[in-house]
Order: sequence, then C-alpha cells, then structure tokens
Amino acid sequence: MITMSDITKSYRGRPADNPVLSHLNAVFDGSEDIGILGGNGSGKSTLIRLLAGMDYPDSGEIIRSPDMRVSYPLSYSGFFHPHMSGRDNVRFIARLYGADENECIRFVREFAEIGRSFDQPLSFCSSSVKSRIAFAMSLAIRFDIYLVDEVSAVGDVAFKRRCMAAFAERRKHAKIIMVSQAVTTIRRMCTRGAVIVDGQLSWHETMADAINEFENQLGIIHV
Ligand SMILES: Nc1ncnc2c1ncn2[C@@H]1O[C@H](COP(=O)(O)OP(=O)(O)OP(=O)(O)O)[C@@H](O)[C@H]1O
Repeated sequence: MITMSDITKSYRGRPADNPVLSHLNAVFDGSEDIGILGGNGSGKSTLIRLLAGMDYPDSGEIIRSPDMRVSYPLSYSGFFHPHMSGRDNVRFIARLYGADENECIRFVREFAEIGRSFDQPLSFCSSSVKSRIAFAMSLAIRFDIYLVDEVSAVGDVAFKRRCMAAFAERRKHAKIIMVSQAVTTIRRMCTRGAVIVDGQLSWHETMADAINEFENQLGIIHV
C-alpha cells in the first residue's frame, strides 16, 4: 500500500500559490492497474517521481508498506553511474533492492544482448545500450508495483517486442501505476483511472469515465 497524504509539490521559479501538486491525497493498495491521465505539464512525472521516492514533497507524507516492493520508473537509467560498467551498476542496484545480485546480472546480460558492452563503463556506451540495460534491470527485480511514465520500450522492433512480452509476463504477478496522455494505452493496460485536475487526482469508477473527463479537459469532442 502506498498512501499519499496532503501532498504539495512545487519547483523553484513557480509562483508559490500555483504548485504542481496541491494537497493531493491518494491510496494505492496494489489491487488494480491504475492509469493516471493528465495534460502537458500537469504533474504526471512529478507524481511518479514522488511515488518512486526519487523526489520529496514540499509538505505532506508518503508512506509505503514495507511488504510491497515499488519499482523506480520503468526503464529509468538516471541513477546509473557513468564510470561503472553495466554489470557493476546492475550489481549495485540489485543490492539496493535486496535482490539476488548474480540472478539480476544473469538476467540483464541475457535479456539486453549487448555483448561485451556490459563490462564497459557506461560513459563509453551508446544511449541504446544504456536503455537496454535499464529496461532489463527493471524486469530483473520482481516488483509488486511497477511505476510507468509512458510506455517507453527501447531498441529495434524485435527488442521492443521482447520488452513488451517480458513486461506482460511480469504483470501477471504485479500491478502498474501508469501516467500518460495516451488514452489508448491507458485503456488497454489499466482497470481504474484518475485524472490530474488542478494538482489533485480526480478518481473514477471506470476507465471509460476517467478518459471522458480527460478528453473533456482537453476539449476533445467525439462526433
Ligand atoms: N526539476 C524541475 N524544475 C522546475 N520545474 C519543473 C521541474 N520538473 C518539472 N517542472 C515543471 O513542473 C510542471 C509539471 O511537470 P511534470 O514533468 O511533472 O508534468 P507532466 O505532466 O509529466 O508533463 P509532460 O506530459 O509534458 O511530460 C511543469 O510545468 C514542469 O515544467
């Protein structure tokens, strides 16, 4: 369970009376695939970063049950150390999450298919190699909830397909919290939805209702 209580978040340079998230309350109990819709700059990525524990609110509290393993954003590579090899980064992250280091290394090496690049410092590697390692690393650890900021499969068509198939396999035993503007993806992957409205979450019983509110917000009219 992740509980967000009275969360307010702003950034330097923003008017104090216009925070990105404002007195937001939410409970994610891990029983459903949650889709959160919001327009450009509405705070989707901010929300995901807060849920992941990668950033902190200005006020309010976020509590994660210790028995629920929450991922960092799927395929995020921002915390890789550029002077360390892919292998050592994987080892380090596995240790952080209390996962089996050797099992994670084996999984990422086989899944990413990057050959000897796995043992080179990441600063020498192409962005596609880093993305492959990042996606594979997200799958190597068994999370209970995957945080997804848009669906960002990487690489060529064959690799993208493999990423999606492997992620679908993981989702048999895990739930997602996804933020996106892509109505089609959210409809396909999520069972319950909310829309970010004025820095808060507007929840709906069905995904269709959430999509309606989002499309009304954007002024989309179906004819
Ligand atoms: N590190 C930061 N410093 C300053 N402003 C930021 C920072 N990160 C986000 N913002 C601002 O906060 C607001 C919300 O950003 P956020 O990225 O969370 O929105 P988003 O809904 O994910 O946007 P998009 O769909 O366009 O990616 C935007 O106005 C953005 O410019």
